[in-house]
Amino acid sequence: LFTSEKKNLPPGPRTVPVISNLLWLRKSSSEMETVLKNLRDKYGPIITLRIWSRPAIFVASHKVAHQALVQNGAVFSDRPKALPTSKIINSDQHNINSAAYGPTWRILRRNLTSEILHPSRVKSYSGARLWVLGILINRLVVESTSTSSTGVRVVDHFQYAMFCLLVVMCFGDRLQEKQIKEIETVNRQMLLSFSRFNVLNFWPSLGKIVFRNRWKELFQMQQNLENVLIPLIRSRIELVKQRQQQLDNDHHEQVEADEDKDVDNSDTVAYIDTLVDLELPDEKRKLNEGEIVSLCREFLNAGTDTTSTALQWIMANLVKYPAIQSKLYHEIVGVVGPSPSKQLGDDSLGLIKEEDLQTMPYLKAVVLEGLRRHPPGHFVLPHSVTKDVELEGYLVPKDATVNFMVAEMGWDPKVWDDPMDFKPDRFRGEEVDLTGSREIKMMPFGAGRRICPGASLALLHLELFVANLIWHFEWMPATEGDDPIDLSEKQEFTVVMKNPLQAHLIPRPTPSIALP
Ligand code: HEM
Repeated sequence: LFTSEKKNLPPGPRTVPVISNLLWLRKSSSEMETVLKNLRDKYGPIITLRIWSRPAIFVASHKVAHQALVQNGAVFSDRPKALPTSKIINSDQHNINSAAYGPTWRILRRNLTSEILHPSRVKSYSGARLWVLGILINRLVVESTSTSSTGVRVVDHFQYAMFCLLVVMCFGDRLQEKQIKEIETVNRQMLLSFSRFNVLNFWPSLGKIVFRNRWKELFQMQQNLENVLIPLIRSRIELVKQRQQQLDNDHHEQVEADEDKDVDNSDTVAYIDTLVDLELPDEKRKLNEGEIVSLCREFLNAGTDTTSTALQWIMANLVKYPAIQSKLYHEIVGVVGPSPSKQLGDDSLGLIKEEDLQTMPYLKAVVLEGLRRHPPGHFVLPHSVTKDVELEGYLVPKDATVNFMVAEMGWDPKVWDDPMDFKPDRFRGEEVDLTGSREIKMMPFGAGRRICPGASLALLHLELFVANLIWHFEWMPATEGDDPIDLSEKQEFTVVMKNPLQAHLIPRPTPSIALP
């Protein structure tokens, strides 16, 4: 069986099971990527590696990705069986990204897309977006004056802003900064140390003894997260219950009057509200608290680091290429006029609104180019197939993981001219189908049935933030020299800037800018 299976699998290097596992374990993701690039040059666009006991298939070709994910989507949309550590943090595959392709996944995903990410619901969070943007711009104004010699390290501000936004959508109320920081800390702790727990998947039974301290650490982190999130979940459920009771008691007028006063917009639906009554079709039961925690954690993680990483890469390129920044600024000013002069801590600073973004095609091109050149995830999450299937004449067995090389596709010189250059103009006048349903040219959000359900929200956040950041400040490098912006990469939860962007922010309008 082994030889016939091996014959039919996509090609790859010969490996000795235990030793190769140990070798892979020592490799960082970026080293893995370099290995894969070399293997692709040697073996072609579909490669098999043996990692753990499963074959890991890697697809580097747009055409083959389209065949698998779109044309054969019903077969290629499954997820691999969870490894022991992910079983713990994903509540045994009870969240969207880890659930097997089936009724549980369908109901969880449909709940997110129709209850939270539907355009009309997304619109209901527009007040929260402006609130967060206002905080961000004010902080940058303050920091740009206090750090005038070193420049502002912006990534932490971006991360915090995105996190606040997702927290509001998840928990409803605008929590105190202290609470938000607390959630962020326990969550980030887990995100950043997760790769350390990989070793626990290696020898699940023996490892329980050998690595007992690390297992303890994993359980402790999960416990810390639950300790912070469960009280928030319970108090939100209680609040919604009380509101419902108020309505049932026929106090409509009073409630409406209260809502008018409610500057927090706390009547908007939160992600938690939609999870409480959701029924799992297979198990015929509601979600338990652990599963709700896992879904909230997924929501916060999926939307925070991905978007703030992309934002940082885009801003870094706008600092690196002042001509592109200036062109974008002129487009923005052409639509909304110059930004008002600011005072420190000014509460009434103007902000570009979502409606204004519709007439900014260059802004959209800048964001797309950012996602093509610097996709936050260089691979989509691992897929698997629902049954043994053939792809390009090779066998893809049910126990294999199937991985798609997102970054490689966006950098393919056969599809993109000068792929490593940052040239937003390549998107002018060209309709790019980010869903990949017709053809795949780039797939920063994946493609097919498992495509990122948050793609439209992410694009909205990126456009809104980039437009406001460029409208309010002129962005300059913090250090001098021929090439002051270093675009080296580092793998964290996403692929981030190895040397985070440090920039001088000069509040606009600057008298030197000539408007068109
Ligand atoms: C720039 C920002 C973002 C990028 C680049 C991104 C990218 C991705 C990618 C590559 C996948 C995996 C697709 C696959 O496995 O085939 C994914 C899945 C997912 N994303 Fe995003 N994402 C972003 C923002 C968001 C946001 C804002 C949300 C929600 C609020 C979100 C929620 C999810 C979820 C729930 C999944 C799992 C989907 C499934 O397995 O069915 N993402 N995303």
